[in-house]
Amino acid sequence: MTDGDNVSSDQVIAELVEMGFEFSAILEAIEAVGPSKNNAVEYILNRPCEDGKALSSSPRCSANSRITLGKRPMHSSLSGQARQSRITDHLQHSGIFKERKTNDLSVASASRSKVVRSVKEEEAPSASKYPSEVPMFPVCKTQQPEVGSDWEQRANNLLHKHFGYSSMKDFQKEALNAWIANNDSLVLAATGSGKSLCFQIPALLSGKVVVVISPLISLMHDQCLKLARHGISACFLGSGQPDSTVEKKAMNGIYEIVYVCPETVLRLIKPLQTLAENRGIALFAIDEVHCVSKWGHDFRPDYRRLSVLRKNFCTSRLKFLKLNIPLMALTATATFRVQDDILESLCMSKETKIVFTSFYRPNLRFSVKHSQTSSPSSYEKDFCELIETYANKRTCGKKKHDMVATNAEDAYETSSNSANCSTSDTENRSPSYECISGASYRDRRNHEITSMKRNTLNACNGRQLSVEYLEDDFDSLQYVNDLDVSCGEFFGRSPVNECAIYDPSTVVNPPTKSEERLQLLHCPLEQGPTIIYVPTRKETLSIAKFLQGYGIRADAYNAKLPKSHLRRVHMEFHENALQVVVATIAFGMGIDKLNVRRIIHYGWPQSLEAYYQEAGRAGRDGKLADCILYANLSKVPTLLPSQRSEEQTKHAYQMLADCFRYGMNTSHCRSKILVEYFGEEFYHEKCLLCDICINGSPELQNLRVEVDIFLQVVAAQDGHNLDSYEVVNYRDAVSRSIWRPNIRMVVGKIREQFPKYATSDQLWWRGLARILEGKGYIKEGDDKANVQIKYPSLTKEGWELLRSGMDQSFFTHPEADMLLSMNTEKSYSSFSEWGKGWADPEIRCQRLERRRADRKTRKARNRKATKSFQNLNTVRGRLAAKLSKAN
Ligand SMILES: Nc1ncnc2c1ncn2[C@@H]1O[C@H](COP(=O)(O)OP(=O)(O)OP(=O)(O)O)[C@@H](O)[C@H]1O
Ligand SMILES: [Mg+2]
Repeated sequence: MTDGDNVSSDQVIAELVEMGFEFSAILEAIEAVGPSKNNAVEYILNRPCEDGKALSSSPRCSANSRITLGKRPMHSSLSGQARQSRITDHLQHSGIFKERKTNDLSVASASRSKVVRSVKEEEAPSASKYPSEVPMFPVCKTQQPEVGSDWEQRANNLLHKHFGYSSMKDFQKEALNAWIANNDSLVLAATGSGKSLCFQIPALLSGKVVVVISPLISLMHDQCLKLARHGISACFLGSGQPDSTVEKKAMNGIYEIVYVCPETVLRLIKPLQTLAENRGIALFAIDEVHCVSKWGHDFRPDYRRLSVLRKNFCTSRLKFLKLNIPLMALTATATFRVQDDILESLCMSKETKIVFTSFYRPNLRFSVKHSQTSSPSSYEKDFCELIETYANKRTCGKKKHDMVATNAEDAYETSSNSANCSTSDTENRSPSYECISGASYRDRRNHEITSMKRNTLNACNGRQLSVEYLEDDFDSLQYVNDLDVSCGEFFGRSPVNECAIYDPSTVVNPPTKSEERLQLLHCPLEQGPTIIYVPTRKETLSIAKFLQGYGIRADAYNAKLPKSHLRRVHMEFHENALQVVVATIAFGMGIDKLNVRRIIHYGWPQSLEAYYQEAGRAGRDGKLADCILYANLSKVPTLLPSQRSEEQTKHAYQMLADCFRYGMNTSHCRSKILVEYFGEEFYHEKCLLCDICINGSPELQNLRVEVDIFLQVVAAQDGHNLDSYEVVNYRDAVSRSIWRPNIRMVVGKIREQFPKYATSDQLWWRGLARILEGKGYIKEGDDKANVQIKYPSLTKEGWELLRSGMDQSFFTHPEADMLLSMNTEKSYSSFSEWGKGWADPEIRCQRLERRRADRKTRKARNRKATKSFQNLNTVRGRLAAKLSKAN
């Protein structure tokens, strides 16, 4: 760069920082001589320090000084206002930057602290590009700075100063201990437990840069914004069009924390090596590290390539390093298998410290409810309570707003238009973050609704839906760019005032003792936003629209909506302008909003990892929060389409099956199941809050007779002749090669052979089969993985049970589908009761008649309510609709 009048102060500052001068000295020089690099260099080199030496050779800058723990090198001690970027700033980064330059200089000057230079000039890198007459950027031997015994005290002081918290949590201390010992670490801790601090504090303590690999722009943005509020400078580099200014500054060590998406970090290996050589890299933190594993729920192939970090930042590759730069991997959802995969894939050291704290979230109230989850009529039933909560106790079920979707076609059209509408809406918005008042929000929303409606009418005139859109209705976390910015920088504001915003006293520590947990039982659910997770993009739109129809401030979030819309939803959610966000899995990972009161899953999640991760967005203030799963308990869930290898498919089925079992469970505390799923021992007897703990389990039933019949039939169908029951072995009648007795056939045979069970329900037997499989009496006879056992075959234990005779009882709690079949269809509560009266032809006749009539009415009702909806639920249906429209 040549000096010229049109050169901005910030450019000069950046260049001088790059050359290794201290911030304070640079700023002082620029104040004195103006934004001229040469003059500033001359000024710095010649002007004496307070102690009489030139700044360039002051003890602070001298070769002998070292970066020491606790010494903050950059913009940390900020007084007064600071230049804090927001997304909108970054969009117009250069313009604003220039505009503010002169005015903000003094602010910047006050807000930036010193660059610590720590190395002898003769130690400077020989291949340096910097001119020899200016001090070189310091070379930090990238080993951990000498650790004083008081590091913990200093860390606590920094914690208090920046975040307002009194002390670190135990697991945070452990993670820091591992870092200080230059060990790799794998931090496994519950959602919302404070994992971020484990990698943020090292930046403050060491004066080096912490590089954080994070999967989503929205997540990086949230964290940077928060850090800036706490007086810590940070930036994020996504994978979109890079902003060379921010990237260059990041690689020059301007920011204390640099968030990078995995794709970008692979591109930046060389500049990062230079950064390690100059300012130094304290640590590579890999957040949401479960994305590394194919056996996790959010596999991201680029995460897998992060092994380059170990290979390129170790002593054998970088001669100036004395020790490898440590890796810190963090997640809230990793099973043992995923943990092993992480350690191996990232080439983490054999001495990796596993920092482990409980996954248990004691203030989350888990429950499961049965719902069709597929039509507006189920929305009305299921969201009644939500509507009452948010819409000032309007009566649910009364005539709805004329806006409410009545059929899927409308929902589809509107969804597309909603996206369009949102685009224009957000494009017209002022580029700053304003907090939207209730009234203005309502006005805007009404406007949106009206224009959506208008667009819907217009759209009817020949607008066609693309097949690709129809088939591609599921979100995955394959892509990092979920917002319309690809990078951003955030300079820390003074944390003093911000402590009031993040008042730690409002953050209640999660109760662990049972008396404390019992108190939660009597707490009412406080006000706060809700996130509804749905499997498909289409449902985000239709449910959001449904809720808007009741005057609720709700909006949709899915990866296919315009990014400007997504950014607006993020912002409004954080500013409490939205009451409900209806989202696919694209929303939420790592979101740290304290007061989310409800997480509703509307439809089966694909795994318990995903479920727990998403549910973990609730109640981060430690107060009571609801996590409700609405699922169709009468249907076995299916895998959402995704490209998987055969092995991955098998594993995905296994994960879905675990999730299905969680939903079907009627006898075990839900928190216990979730926590134990991750391999942790649950030390409490129960959580006291979940639906099972509150409502209790259904009565134990002795199903010995039914079990025996079931096993007999399975055995007989499998080719074994047993004569204790009159089971016909009709395997002989069918060719052996194609014969596979499936559960339907088993039930069919039972109905045929045992009059007592002639009208028994598939659902009930399916439940029993699952229980038997869980206890190891039967196993899947098919090679393929299934969510629910399809082709039962007896195990050794099953044979033993069968031979043990009827003396042995078989007590069990009926599971959710069994209860459902008993409650909805018949008045009996167990088979023994149900059997009564069947011998009487009159009663039998009446019952069958009633059952037929019930079925007829139900079918007719369902057909009417969901005719077009169902059509549009299948690709074939949607294509048919499209064709009929075209004709
Ligand atoms: N030592 C502490 N004392 C009190 N509060 C803390 C402490 N450490 C962190 N917190 C607070 O805990 C909250 C959650 O932190 P953070 O976002 O780091 O959670 P997380 O473990 O990363 O969760 P997730 O798995 O969802 O990403 C934040 O609001 C944070 O300020
Ligand atoms: Mg986190």
